[in-house]
Amino acid sequence: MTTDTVIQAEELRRGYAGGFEAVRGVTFSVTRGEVFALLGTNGAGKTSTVELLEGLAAPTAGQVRVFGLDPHTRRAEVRPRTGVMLQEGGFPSDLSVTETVRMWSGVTTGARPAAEVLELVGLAARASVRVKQLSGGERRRLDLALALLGRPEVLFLDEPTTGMDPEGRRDTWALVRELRAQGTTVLLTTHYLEEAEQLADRLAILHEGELVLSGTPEEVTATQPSRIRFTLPAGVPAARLPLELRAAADGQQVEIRTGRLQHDLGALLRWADAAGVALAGLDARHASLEEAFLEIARNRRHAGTGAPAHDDTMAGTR
Ligand SMILES: Nc1ncnc2c1ncn2[C@@H]1O[C@H](COP(=O)(O)OP(=O)(O)OP(=O)(O)O)[C@@H](O)[C@H]1O
Repeated sequence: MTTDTVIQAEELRRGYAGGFEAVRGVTFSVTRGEVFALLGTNGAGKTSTVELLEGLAAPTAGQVRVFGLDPHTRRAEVRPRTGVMLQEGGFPSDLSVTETVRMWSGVTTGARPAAEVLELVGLAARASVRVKQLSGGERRRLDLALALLGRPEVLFLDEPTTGMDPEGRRDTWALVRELRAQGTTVLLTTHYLEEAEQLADRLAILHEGELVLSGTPEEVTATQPSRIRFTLPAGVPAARLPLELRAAADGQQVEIRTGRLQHDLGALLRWADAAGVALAGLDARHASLEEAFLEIARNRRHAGTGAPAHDDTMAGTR
C-alpha cells in the first residue's frame, strides 16, 4: 500500500445469512485522484463490495482500508471524509429540494451552501420543487448533491446516472471529471460501459463475486481481439487473400479477428494494393469495452464454475 493509496481491498469476502457468499476474495486498490469503476452483471457483487468499502458492513474475511483506516470500526473518522451516493436515496419526498439539502447539511460537517451544491449538479432551477415531483434523473442529481455536500475526499457512486437522460449523464460525467481534477477519488459502479470508458482511469470486472479482470480500459479491451471487416469485389474469391487471412472469409464478406491489428491490416493493405483490389466498407477497430465485457461474461457462463483464470488479471492490477 503506497501513501497515495486511498482505498485498499484485500481478499475481501462477504457472506449473507443463509450462507450465500456474494464477494469471494476480491483485491484491488484505488489511488488518490483516480476514478475506479466496478463493473459486472446483475448480482455480480458490486453493491456488496461497495458497502464494505463504505463501512456499512464488515467483511466476513479479508480487509478493507480507506485512508489507511478500517471504515467499519473507525466509521466516525472515515465517514466525514467520504461522500456516498446510494442506489436509492430514500429521503422524505414531501420536502422541497432545498429543504432536503438543508436537512442533510445539519448532519454534515463543513457542508457546502445548498445553492452551491444544487448549482453543481444542475438542480438550481428545481430548488423549490418537492422531491416527489422530481423525475427519476433529477432524483439521481439530488442524490449526487447530497453525496457532494461535505466536499468529500472519496466519493462512492453506485450507478450514478441510472435514469438520467443523455444530457444529465454528460453533465454528471463532466462533474466527475472536474472533481477528479480537484483531487477527489471516485469509486463508481455502473452498467453503462460507455460511462466506464469515458470516466475510469482503471476498472475491474466482477463476476459471481470474483474479480476476473482489472486494468485501464485500454488494458481490458486489449485482452480481446480487434476486428477488420470488408467486402471483396465480385470476381475476387477469398482464396486470393493472403494465406493467414483466408479463414475469415464468408463468401465475399470478410471479418478478421486478430490480436495483431497493425500487422494483419498492413498485410491486407499491401496485398490489396499489389493486386489492385478495392476493399469495400473497410473497417478496422479495437474491441470496445462493451465487447470485452460481453465476451468475458459469456466465457464465464460457459465455463460454469466461476473460477478465476489466473492469467486474466492484468499487470495493471494493484
Ligand atoms: N441482504 C442480502 N441477503 C442475501 N443475499 C443478498 C443480500 N444482498 C445481496 N444479496 C445477493 O448477493 C449477490 C450480489 O448482490 P449485489 O447487490 O452486490 O450485486 P450487484 O453486482 O450490485 O448487482 P446489480 O447490478 O443488480 O445492482 C446477489 O446474488 C444478491 O442476490
